Amino acid sequence: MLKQFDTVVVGTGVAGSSIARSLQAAGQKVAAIENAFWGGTCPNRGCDPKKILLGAVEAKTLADQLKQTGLKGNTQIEWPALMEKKRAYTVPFSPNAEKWLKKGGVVTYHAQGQFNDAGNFEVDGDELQADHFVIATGLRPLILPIEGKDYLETSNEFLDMDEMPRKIALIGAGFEAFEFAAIANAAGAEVHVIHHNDRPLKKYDAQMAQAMVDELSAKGVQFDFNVDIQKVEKQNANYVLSDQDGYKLTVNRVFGMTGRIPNVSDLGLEKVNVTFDKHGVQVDNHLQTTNSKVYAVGDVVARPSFPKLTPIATLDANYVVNEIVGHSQGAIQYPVIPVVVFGAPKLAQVGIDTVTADKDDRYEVKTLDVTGWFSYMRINEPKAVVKVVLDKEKHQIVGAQVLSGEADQLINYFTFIVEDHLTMDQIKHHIFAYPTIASDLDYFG
Ligand SMILES: Cc1cc2nc3c(=O)[nH]c(=O)nc-3n(C[C@H](O)[C@H](O)[C@H](O)COP(=O)(O)OP(=O)(O)OC[C@H]3O[C@@H](n4cnc5c(N)ncnc54)[C@H](O)[C@@H]3O)c2cc1C
Ligand SMILES: NC(=O)c1ccc[n+]([C@@H]2O[C@H](COP(=O)([O-])OP(=O)(O)OC[C@H]3O[C@@H](n4cnc5c(N)ncnc54)[C@H](O)[C@@H]3O)[C@@H](O)[C@H]2O)c1
Repeated sequence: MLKQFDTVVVGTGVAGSSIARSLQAAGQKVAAIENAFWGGTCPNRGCDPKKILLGAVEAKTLADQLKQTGLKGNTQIEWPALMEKKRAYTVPFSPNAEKWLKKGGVVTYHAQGQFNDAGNFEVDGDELQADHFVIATGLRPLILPIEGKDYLETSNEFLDMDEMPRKIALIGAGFEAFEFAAIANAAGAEVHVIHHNDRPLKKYDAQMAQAMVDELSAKGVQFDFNVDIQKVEKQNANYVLSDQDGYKLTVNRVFGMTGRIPNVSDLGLEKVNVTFDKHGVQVDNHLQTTNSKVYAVGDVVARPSFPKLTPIATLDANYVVNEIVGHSQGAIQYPVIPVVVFGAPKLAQVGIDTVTADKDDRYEVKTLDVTGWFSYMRINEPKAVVKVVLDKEKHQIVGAQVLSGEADQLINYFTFIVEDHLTMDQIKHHIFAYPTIASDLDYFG
């Protein structure tokens, strides 16, 4: 049946669901289409469940650090109970997210659909005609095209394991591999991180990335670098991984963590002249695709130099709502974007990176080993490092990289400093609660 809407949103992650509800609240007639979990990656199988599992890792890490200096006994992660806590959050999330959309008056379709030659979106036997369409379909795990690829599991399965296996392999050495290695290691598994070259976390400073490797290695994670896995074979209940140079490893489960690819196929985008490539849907600086009726937002947008993060999807969503309702605004602008690897320890970055700074005379990179500072000494943190990029002439911090258990908190202060162009004098003018990581800020300039 032909149905008329003001806007049709495809994909209901952070970006899509917020657009659907906001436009409906602004008086539009909206349809939202989802082919998997309402609410998308972040709350169902991304940031939030990962951070729930990490909560136990953080507590165990701290307890281990303080052993013999005030705490005794071994703290252990009880995986099934931790998983129950995670599921108590994730299982109701998707149905509640759909209810939230419906309650606001959004018409929902739980199905896979696609554009037709008439420029309408066909789904579940209906043909949706609309003034605007929004593609918000996000990314999915990239599966390495190797022999036995069907045995490779992904972050989706990791985040929903009933039991922590005795021995696991994680292929890749990016965000996911470091975060999940920290979780599995703390939960008692033997963890192997296998990477095809010897440069993990390539978007971060090499020394900081090496420090992450050293810290996890000290906890027992094994890094197998320069190993290019070519084959996975099933052997009884186990999996045997091998490369072409004689590497062999037998594990209980193996997870591919080698990046994510955009959900652009099967949407009929070519029928409505919306262009896309391997990075995602191409947009202009108003998030408009090559078809002026169609916008794209969030992770599915082709922005290879951008991190793919929830706050960016949210910013895109707010911007497109204003575009569609006709509030005049200029080209989309992004503030500085903090990025965090939520491992054990954590590694965070914001602003100008150290590689860029090293090549530019205006900047100086100051490396501070802060392990002995009170904030870290009091909790026996084994290693804490802060690198700040300073604009020499303006006496401003223009970038920072932080490695420590507190990096996710400290980086937010640096985000304010960098975004608001604060000078060291302006920072020192503030009084921060003492002793906190904020009260350390005075000493970074
Ligand atoms: C393991 C993991 C951990 C992460 N941790 C963090 C973190 O700590 N911090 C952070 O900022 N970001 C993190 N991210 C990234 C974050 O989850 C994404 O940036 C964010 O979810 C992007 O939102 P989105 O709305 O663009 O896409 P998504 O949330 O991916 O939503 C897209 C939706 O579209 C649906 N869809 C796809 N194809 C179709 C179709 N054909 N028809 C209908 N629906 C479709 C999908 O099912 C999904 O629900 C993490 C990601 C992963 C995988
Ligand atoms: N904390 C966060 O914000 C967070 C956490 C997890 C995921 N994410 C999002 O999810 C995305 C995916 O995470 P990811 O870790 O899968 O991707 P990633 O791009 O961070 O890392 C992929 C890794 O796989 C490696 N790789 C590629 N081909 C390989 C091969 N053949 N063999 C071995 N290694 C190979 C790459 O060199 C890289 O180290 C991230 O880019 C990010 O957008 C964000």
